[in-house]
Amino acid sequence: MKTMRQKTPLKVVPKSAIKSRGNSGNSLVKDPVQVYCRVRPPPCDSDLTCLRVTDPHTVVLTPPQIAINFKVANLKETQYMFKRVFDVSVRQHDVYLTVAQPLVEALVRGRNGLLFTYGVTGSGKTYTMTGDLQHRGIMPRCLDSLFRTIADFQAKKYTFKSDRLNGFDILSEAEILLERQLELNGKLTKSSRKKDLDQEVASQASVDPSEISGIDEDNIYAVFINYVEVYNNSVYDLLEESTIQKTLQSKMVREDSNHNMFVHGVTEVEVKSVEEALELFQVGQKRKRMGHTILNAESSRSHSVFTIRLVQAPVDLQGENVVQDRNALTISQLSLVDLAGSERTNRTGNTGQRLREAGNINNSLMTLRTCLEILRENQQTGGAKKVPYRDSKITHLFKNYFDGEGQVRMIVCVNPRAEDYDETAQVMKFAEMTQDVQIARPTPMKVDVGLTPGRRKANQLFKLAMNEVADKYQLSPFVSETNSDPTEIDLGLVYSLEPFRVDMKLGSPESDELIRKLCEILRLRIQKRKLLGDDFNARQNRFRMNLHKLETENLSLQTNNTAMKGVVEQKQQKIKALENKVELYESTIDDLNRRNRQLEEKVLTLQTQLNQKTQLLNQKEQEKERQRKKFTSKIAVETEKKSRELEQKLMEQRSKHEDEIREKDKRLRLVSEIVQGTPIPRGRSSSVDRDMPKMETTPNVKSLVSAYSTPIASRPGTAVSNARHRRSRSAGERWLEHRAVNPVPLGTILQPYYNNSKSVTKLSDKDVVNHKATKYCLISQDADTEGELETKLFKGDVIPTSGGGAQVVFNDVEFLKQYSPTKTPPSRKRSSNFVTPSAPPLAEIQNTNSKCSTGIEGHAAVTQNKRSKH
Ligand SMILES: Nc1ncnc2c1ncn2[C@@H]1O[C@H](COP(=O)(O)OP(=O)(O)OP(=O)(O)O)[C@@H](O)[C@H]1O
Repeated sequence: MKTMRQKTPLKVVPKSAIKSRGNSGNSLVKDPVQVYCRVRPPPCDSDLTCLRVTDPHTVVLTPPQIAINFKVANLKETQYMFKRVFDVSVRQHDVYLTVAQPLVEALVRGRNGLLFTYGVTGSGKTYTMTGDLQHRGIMPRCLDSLFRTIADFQAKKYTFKSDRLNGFDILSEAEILLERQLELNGKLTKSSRKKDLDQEVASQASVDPSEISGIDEDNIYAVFINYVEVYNNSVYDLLEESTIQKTLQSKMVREDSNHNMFVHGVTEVEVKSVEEALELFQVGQKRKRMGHTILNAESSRSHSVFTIRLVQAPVDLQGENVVQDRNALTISQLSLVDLAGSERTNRTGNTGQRLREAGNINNSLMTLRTCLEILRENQQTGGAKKVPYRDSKITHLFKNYFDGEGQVRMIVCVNPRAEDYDETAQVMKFAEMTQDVQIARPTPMKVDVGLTPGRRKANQLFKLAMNEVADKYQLSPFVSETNSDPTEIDLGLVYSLEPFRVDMKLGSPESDELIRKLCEILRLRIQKRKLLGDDFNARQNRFRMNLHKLETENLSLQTNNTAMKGVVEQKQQKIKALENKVELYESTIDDLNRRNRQLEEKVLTLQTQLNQKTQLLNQKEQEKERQRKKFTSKIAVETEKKSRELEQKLMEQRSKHEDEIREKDKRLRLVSEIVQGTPIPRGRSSSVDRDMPKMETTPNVKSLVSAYSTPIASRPGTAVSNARHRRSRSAGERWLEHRAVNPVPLGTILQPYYNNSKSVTKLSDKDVVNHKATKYCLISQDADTEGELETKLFKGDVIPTSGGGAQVVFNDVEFLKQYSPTKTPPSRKRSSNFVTPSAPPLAEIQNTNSKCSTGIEGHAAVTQNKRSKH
């Protein structure tokens, strides 16, 4: 008789009670981000360096002379402290042991981890993370340690399957078979590429042995990997089969129900060994290069994210099969990120596509920096500033590490050569700041299924013992007759009618006694048989009742199940609809972000253009103004020159004309004397004579010149002796002052003074005649050639004419001028703010004479007005 296999009394603790991920992390204990610094050897021995390691926690950065701000900013030596500094002598294995092994241990214990390398281009990030054939990096070592540790507890068959929503399904045997068939039908063609990679992977796989502690032996483990790259702010799946032929398809970053970020629809491949994992990594690497060729960029200028996901499921009571419950799974992940190198674009001399790429890389690194700065600020000040994770895909992917729970570690890679100083200083500042960011300490994620710990080991021991027993007792009465398998032992309650041991020999003297004993035994047997029959019937009845109960329960469960299935289906449809919506919104957000970026760039370009145009316009305006001034002054000078020339010509013609008239008059007089015998007296009223007195009384140019030149030429500097400078105070003088409407106030100490005067701005004949003025003074104000104010006083005598009018005969000009003492006076020896005018040049005297020698007679209003403007 074979006993029924006991079902495990599954007791799954609700997930929400066990997993306190997501934003609940705020109240938990927090640890700072651990930052390590690795210094690579200088590329050439002759390279100047700017960095030295002073102890295992400190580096000192010394500004070299080639630093950008070396001279201006007075740069000083700076010391940076980190959790640990690895100098050039530290081996890859030691870096792995210190930084990454604790993360693998945490992974096995169900905790998430993130490790990223950060630094300037060529500082050794890829070397540290991946390494080369001789010096394996962190990633192959993590895989190696993990597989060494879980080797004995790995799922031997496909039991888990990624559900593409950041979770896993546990597949039944039938489903596994179906999967296998699909695989055989050629849906998965891994083997075709295997040969090419075998050699490469074989060498990658052999690393220093290193096992980790913390394994739970009551679990079955499965390892999945996914590998993506973030390039131009888009996420590309490097393990997707279709990637080979098609152009790369960008993937969405989404958040699952536990607030973990994941790449939606990413290919997750279950790997059974380090070799398999590395093979896939190499495939990804090749696709990455291919992708870049498609996008016309050869260098690996992207962020690589290699994620190891570990799924753990508890074993059942027998220690062999997985507990078939999704909620009993523990899923943890370790992301190994090789960030693209930060660089100063003007140093690399990149242009076009490369420059844009560098811009993108720097943008995403800048976003990472901004996120960490705001996070730190929020933590230190208790603020709630929005952390812009969504601004870049790489920070969006890291969101749940910084916001939720998980260990975050960073390795800052540094190239010590002097040329990198400026970028290295930036990297160091960022790294130092990152150490202040606190991350919630992950709580253990162990799922309690209510089973006794150590059952797997106990089961193995039990089996071993049974095998030994089976070997020893080949024909053991304990071995079931119906079962050929010696290990299948009936451990149930044995009801037996004891062995019939009586030795019966009839006809002997003890026969009676024997028969009596036999009767007794038979009676007991009958009794026992009855007892067993009753017991059997009772058990049968109990069993029947139980069966009936079970069937009833089963029926109600089936009904419930059908109802639940309907509900689940509805919910799944709802979820699907919501997911579609989310996808739509996310693509819209991405679109809007892209458009926003484009518009911002356009605005910037337009702004620059506008500024340039405004500058050009201003320059043109200034040039125009300069030209205008230049031409105005030129015109003024030219006009002045021309008018003087014209007046000069007029004067010459007039004097010529007068000479001719005088000659004619002389001849006429001679002719008349000859004809009449009497001389014609001078001053007769002929048209010629009428003009003559005016001409004769007006001092001609020569007399004026002699009046000016004689005293100055003979006795320079003795102008006081000149009769013209004697100001007559005789009572009979009446002055008529003729000045502009709004004269510029004279700042001179010496002011024109008239004893008995009348001031007019517009001269009329009445002013001259009725006022009985004897003296006339015309005040003219003008700018001299150096821009100084020059006041000229043209003075003359008012002489009544025979026609009843009056004429002004100009006979004196006074100048009033001021000069700045700091300015060299123009060819004057006397330095004073009062300059005595010397004799004006001949041209000016003639000019003035021509202006002034016109008498005020005949009441020519136009002439008077013109004169008043002088
Ligand atoms: N610690 C080290 N010891 C010896 N060689 C190193 C070390 N670090 C880096 N190198 C060498 O320096 C070169 C550049 O390193 P690597 O490619 O890792 O730089 P990177 O920071 O990843 O650059 P990028 O940002 O451009 O990808 C490689 O040839 C690598 O072998």
